[in-house]
Amino acid sequence: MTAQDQALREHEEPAGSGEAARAADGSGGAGGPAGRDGRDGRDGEDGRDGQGGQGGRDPFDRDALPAPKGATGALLRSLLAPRRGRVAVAALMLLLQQAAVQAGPLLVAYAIDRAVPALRQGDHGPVVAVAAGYALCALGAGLFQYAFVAASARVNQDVLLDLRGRIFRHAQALSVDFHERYTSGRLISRSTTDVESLRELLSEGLQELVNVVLSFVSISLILLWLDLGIGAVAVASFVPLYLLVRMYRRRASAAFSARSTAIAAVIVKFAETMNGIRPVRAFRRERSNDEVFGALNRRHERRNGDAILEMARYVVGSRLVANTAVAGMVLWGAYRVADGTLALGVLAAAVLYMRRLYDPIDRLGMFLNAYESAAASLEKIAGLLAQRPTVPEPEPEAARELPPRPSGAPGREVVFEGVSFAYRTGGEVLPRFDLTLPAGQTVAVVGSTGAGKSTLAKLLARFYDPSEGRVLLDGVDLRELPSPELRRGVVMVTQEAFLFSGTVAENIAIGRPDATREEVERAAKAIGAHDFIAALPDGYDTDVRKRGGRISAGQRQLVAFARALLADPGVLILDEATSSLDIPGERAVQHAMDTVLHGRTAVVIAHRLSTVEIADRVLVMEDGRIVEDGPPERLIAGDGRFAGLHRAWRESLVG
Ligand SMILES: Nc1ncnc2c1ncn2[C@@H]1O[C@H](COP(=O)(O)OP(=O)(O)OP(=O)(O)O)[C@@H](O)[C@H]1O
Repeated sequence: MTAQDQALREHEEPAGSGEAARAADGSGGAGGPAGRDGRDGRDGEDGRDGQGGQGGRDPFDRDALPAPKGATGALLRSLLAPRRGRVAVAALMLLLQQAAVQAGPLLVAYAIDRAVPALRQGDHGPVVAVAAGYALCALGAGLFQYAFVAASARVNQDVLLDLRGRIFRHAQALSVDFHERYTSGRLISRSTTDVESLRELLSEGLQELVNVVLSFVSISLILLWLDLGIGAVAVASFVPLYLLVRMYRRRASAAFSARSTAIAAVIVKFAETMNGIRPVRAFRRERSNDEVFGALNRRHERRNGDAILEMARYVVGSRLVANTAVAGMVLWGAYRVADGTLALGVLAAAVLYMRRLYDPIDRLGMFLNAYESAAASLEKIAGLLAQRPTVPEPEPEAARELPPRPSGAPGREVVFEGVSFAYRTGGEVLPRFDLTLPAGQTVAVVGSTGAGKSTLAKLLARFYDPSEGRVLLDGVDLRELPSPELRRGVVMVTQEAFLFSGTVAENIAIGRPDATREEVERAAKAIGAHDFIAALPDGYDTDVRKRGGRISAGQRQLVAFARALLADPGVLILDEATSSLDIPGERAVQHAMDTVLHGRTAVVIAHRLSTVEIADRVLVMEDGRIVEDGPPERLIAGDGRFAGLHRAWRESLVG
């Protein structure tokens, strides 16, 4: 098997294929028959089987998360219900528009059968009336169409705004645990391309469907009223048409599903390559990536061709049915006109109506695609909205506040009481343990990679709740603290030292949004960040994204420390950066760290020797257990793991 074949196989069913497919389809091919991925029998339905991840596969492996039965419909209703009035106005406008449009052929019939004979008698009245009526209907149809578009566009925009807002708020409220498994790519896909496929349905597809349905009902009734026999021919032609639509849906479903998988593979490869552009360059993967991407692209082209062919077959089929029906009607009608049992005008009107009836049938196929796509998207969104935070806010009656911290008191006491922890997707990472960190202590946590240091820190920051036991802050269970109270109590500064879009000052003020500019600057000065910030083009008002390149990794850390200093939490957790800074940079960061750790309880996941030396206490972790615990000097003097680690560190420094 060639590398290319291998890659194609690997991309056959990529994780999150549906979302990627939607991402591409959202850009809109004709009719926008976006990916039916959620409903192709693997994604959507299997997802439900895996509910809760018990006994089956992890539901997060699928693009569509399990949603309770009826959740999709309930979501749509909840979106439309507040806009009931405008939905009704839009529906009324559409009905009136249809009435104005459908009146045309009736007027033609009247003109042929009544107005022309009257004209021959010298009576101009009926012809003038028909002409005026026709003009009025045309004008009315235009006006009602305009009113419908205006009313429905507002409903659509509001619905989409509402839905996107709900997705954002909900996702933001979900726990870290959820985000680690769902990935940001899927979330982006939900709030952009899935919302977009609903927009396509609401703004174009639905109007098309209503037009088709109204046309069918009204034209059938008019034809039956004009002439029972002719009407019956028209109604009979619906049967082959119905069979055709059914067959098309089945075949198109398979074609679009294959197409969505193919485009998903293209997008997944694209995103993967661009996200990993550095290793791609470093390992010279460009050429092999080109080959794989080219092969995936060609496969998508073929699948796209298949889908277009299906659509073409449907269009040809529906026109064949329509023309056969019209031909039959004309033939039979002509004999009856000759017999004198049918008026010529009625036959002309019937033919006009039939043409009008079959015109939108081509577009019905497109509606069906848009519908399937939007249904799949809504199902995925409903699945997302059905997720509940695994780290919930306390009920208002159970919520507690932290006891007041006397000014000058050094931080807060932390107690892990009978705590054990397992990630949802894995086995036990931290076996049951007890640990007390007295207020004001600086604790360095060291250990080999994967030992559980970050996990311990994340439990303290309540990114997760322990599987067993409690984490107490000054005697209060973290689960009883509402978010704002918890964030005042515990702050975690992670390695990445993430900066949000906005100015440097705003980034520091995230620590305490009500801080004044003086307080922000004071924090920056205390940390030793003031000089470099003042040297930026706009000082504290420099936009970190626009000039992001100017802010180095070390400087980003200083900003993150200033943010933490401003927040002034009782407990600070620091995941120290492993990246080696240059010596002056390292010193600056070291100084900043001393400042930010001072006067509070601090837990530092230590990678640097200098950090360990300023700690009051060192915890050495191994396989999720604390294997050594004591002041650094004592541990260094001993002959345990830490003493060994320390020796190795020292030697590496000398080297
Ligand atoms: N989100 C997660 N889901 C499942 N397992 C996880 C998750 N995060 C970490 N683990 C597992 O938990 C164990 C401890 O990981 P942790 O990140 O706490 O180690 P660490 O000591 O901080 O390592 P490092 O120094 O490399 O950051 C590892 O075996 C890891 O594979």
